[in-house]
Order: sequence, then structure tokens, then C-alpha cells
Amino acid sequence: MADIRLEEVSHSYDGGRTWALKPMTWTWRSARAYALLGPSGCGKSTLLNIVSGLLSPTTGRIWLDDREVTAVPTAGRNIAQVFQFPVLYEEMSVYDNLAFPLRNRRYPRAEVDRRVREVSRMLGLDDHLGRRSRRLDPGRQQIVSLGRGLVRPEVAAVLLDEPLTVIDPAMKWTLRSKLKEIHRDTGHTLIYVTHDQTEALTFADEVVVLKDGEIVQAGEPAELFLAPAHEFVGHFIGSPGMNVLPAEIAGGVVRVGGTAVGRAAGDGGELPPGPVRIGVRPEFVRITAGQDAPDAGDPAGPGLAARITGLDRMGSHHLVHARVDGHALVSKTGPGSRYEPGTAAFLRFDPGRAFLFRDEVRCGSLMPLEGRGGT
Ligand SMILES: Nc1ncnc2c1ncn2[C@@H]1O[C@H](COP(=O)(O)OP(=O)(O)OP(=O)(O)O)[C@@H](O)[C@H]1O
Repeated sequence: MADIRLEEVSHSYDGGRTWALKPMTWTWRSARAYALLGPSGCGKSTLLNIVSGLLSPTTGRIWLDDREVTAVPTAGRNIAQVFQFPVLYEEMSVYDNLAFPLRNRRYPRAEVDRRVREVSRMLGLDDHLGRRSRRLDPGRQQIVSLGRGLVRPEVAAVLLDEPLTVIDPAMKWTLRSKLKEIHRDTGHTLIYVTHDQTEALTFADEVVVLKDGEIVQAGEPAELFLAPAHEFVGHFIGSPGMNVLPAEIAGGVVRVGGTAVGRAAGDGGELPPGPVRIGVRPEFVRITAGQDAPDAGDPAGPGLAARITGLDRMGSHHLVHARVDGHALVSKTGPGSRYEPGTAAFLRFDPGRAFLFRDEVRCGSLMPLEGRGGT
């Protein structure tokens, strides 16, 4: 196994008019499980095909540890790839399909048998080993494809391009946890492409978020949720996504309308005055109204004046919709909360959970005003 390092790798399909991948320097570390997450057309498959060697990058170099493989074709890279739809020899048995990548590389017969049976057991294929692949339903065929990707013990990485698309939803959960188990057992480097945040967050040690051919953030699932580095990550991950509220910095204080909501703490030093956007997830917006409303003497201040505009009862929680200074905001509250549309309310943000963005990129955090507990 090896680290896979991309150095200034980019790709254009139209001679440089548009870029499916913008110059990217990034290392996939050995033995980690990655999810490559992003919307349709953001460049996920392009990136994967460059790693596997199916596609030659327009610029840049690719390394497996200290061996450069930019010009090495797929077969010489020792990387397995599983696609969205089954890729099998339909006339071969399931056993022979699983054995194929090993026999092709001249593994000893006993080793072939041992690995095939191991993978078959892990993926629940034991009862189907003798059947012809074309006789299986498409879901089971895809599981065999997955097995073919996982059967070789020494691959540098297994690349999975939306591999569970044809699998029915109930089976998806089982297979995803199976993949995690297999990852724990084999220590393969896995790169799993998906546009589904749940799939990415539940599967990966590290999630790499791609937008318009660029990595906008990479980190552990909790990091992406708790501290989005880009507004896109705030919107794309989370349900519903992060709220964004236009504000202004003056004298180090952040104001929404006329109300001071906190101090600006820059990620890389003091933030210059001017417009900024506050990003805060619905989970971290506290809403108070009616009898719960803070009185004027509350040392934390009353919070941001808002008006409740709607309530969605979601079963496990409520989504309270409000308007603040002409902007819509959502708060996630407990299932028993009673907020009446049309009533006045106050909003506060959990300290350390509201961030400041300029040009969509995080530039700082919203800190409590001196001597106050929060917004
Ligand atoms: N063979 C090709 N020829 C020309 N343009 C292409 C080709 N393949 C992809 N593209 C373009 O490159 C961009 C990135 O596509 P890519 O398939 O890598 O994205 P993706 O994130 O994998 O999308 P999806 O989730 O829909 O598969 C898109 O604008 C797409 O239209």
C-alpha cells in the first residue's frame, strides 16, 4: 500500500476552455477510508479516473509514494476500481469472477481459493458461488463487482465510484457497514465517490468535498459539520443546511441590522471592517419566544429580534422558521416546542458554533460580546 500524491493535477476535456478539475495538490494517505463528496458534475469521476490511470491529467504529476506513475497505465498502478454498474464476465460463475483478478496476476491456486472464499463470506455470496453471473439480479451482480475490487490483498487503493447506486436502500445500509468492516480487516485505502452526504459521513474516516473541480474542505465528518470552512460545505452537509445571515463588521463588532451580535475573531488575525456573512447551523440557533423570552435585564442581552414564520413538525424534532432583518433562518428544536407563527421571538447562537464568511470562504468566528454568554 502507498500514499497517492497528486501534484498540481488538473483536467480539461476541451483543450483548456473549461476545467473539470482545477490544479490540485492532495495526498490520499495509505489505509484510510475516504469519501469524495460533491454534486453532479463537480469532477468526482474525473478525479477518480485520473488516480486509476483511465484518464491522463492535462497538467500535473501523480505519485505512489516516491514512484511517479503519471504516464503508467491502469494495469501498472495496482489500483482496483468498482463502477456504478456491474462489470462482470456474465458467462462465468461468481467464483470465477471473483478469482479472475487473482488468477490474472498468477496467484497460487490455494491463495486464490482462500481469498475468494474470504471475500464471498464477507459479502454474503457463499450460496451463489457456483451460479452464472448473468443469472443474478443486478444488485447481487454489483456485490460481485465489489468483491472483485476487494479480492486482491496488495492493491494500492480501491476506488469505488457510487458503487451502491443499483442496490436497494435496505441492502445499502448493510453493504456500507460491511465495507467499513472490510476496511478495518484489510486496511485497504478506499476512495468512495458519492453525492450523498449520509453515505459519505457514515462511511469515511475523512470526507473530501469537491465543488466545481476544487477541494473546498477535507476533514473528519464531525469537523465538516461543526466547523465548515466554506459556505458550500455548510449547505451541502446537514439537513437542513447552514443558515447564512448578512452582517457588518465595524470596530471588531458584528452587527445584524442595528443589533450587535458578537465580536469578530479572524482565523488569521484581525478582520477588516465591512460586510460579512454569519453562518450558523439550525442545530445551534436557540430560539426563545412568549414565556421563554429573556427579560430586558438578562445579562446576555435579549438576542436578535425575529418573527416566527412557520413550524415543521418532523417527529424527532421541530424546524422553526423565522425572519431576522428581512432574512430567513431555521432553528432545530425539541419535538415538544410550541412556537406560534406570527409571534415575536429572540435568537441566540451557541458560542463557538457561528462562523464568519467572506467570498464564501470562512474567515473567522463569531465570539460572545465581552461579559456576555452568547449572542
Ligand atoms: N468525457 C467527457 N467529455 C467532456 N466533458 C466531460 C467528460 N466527462 C465529464 N465531463 C465534464 O466534466 C465535468 C466533471 O464531470 P465528472 O463526471 O467528473 O463529475 P462528477 O462529479 O463525477 O459527476 P456525476 O456525479 O454526475 O458523475 C462535468 O462538467 C462534465 O460534463
